[in-house]
Amino acid sequence: METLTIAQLGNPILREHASLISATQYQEFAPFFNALQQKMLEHNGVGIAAPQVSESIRAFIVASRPNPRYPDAPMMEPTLMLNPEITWASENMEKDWEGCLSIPGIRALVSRHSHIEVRYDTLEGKEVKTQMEGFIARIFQHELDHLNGLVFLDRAD
Ligand SMILES: O=C(CSC(=O)[C@H](Cc1ccccc1)CC(F)(F)F)c1ccccc1
Ligand SMILES: [Zn+2]
Repeated sequence: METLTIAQLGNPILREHASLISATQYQEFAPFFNALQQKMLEHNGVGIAAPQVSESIRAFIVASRPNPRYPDAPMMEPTLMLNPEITWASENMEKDWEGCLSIPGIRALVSRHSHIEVRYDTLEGKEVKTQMEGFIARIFQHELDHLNGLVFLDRAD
């Protein structure tokens, strides 16, 4: 596995609609997903999407943790989400600051749904349905945008 590099804004890969992965491929991608998580941790990210390392597949990692910007953010194990979808989103929106490993040094205020219901598959092929709110919901929406060729600046207020 060559070392992954994070695509920067301007790289067309960030503007692609990423492809679904078939459950038969999940295990094949296991080494890649480990490298993806390492890359995120290396850059102290709270999330990372596969297209950001030029792999245009529908997979990302959410890894909320308390940080200076979000001191009350929940501490969660880095969670790999395959073929993720939002199945319901609140009318209520919240505005807060976001950053992106593909757009270093820039922060912007972005409105996101405050509550969402999501579904995704785990590496083992199990379907997870759950609700998210606050910072975790924000990260999920930020990463899902990456799978649809959007970056947070596209939504900046
Ligand atoms: O570590 C970062 C760098 S930006 C980051 O982690 C992105 C995720 C993110 C940060 C803040 C809000 C929403 C999503 C990761 C990306 F680019 F791969 F999506 C950070 C930024 C704001 C708050 C807490 C941490
Ligand atoms: Zn990002």
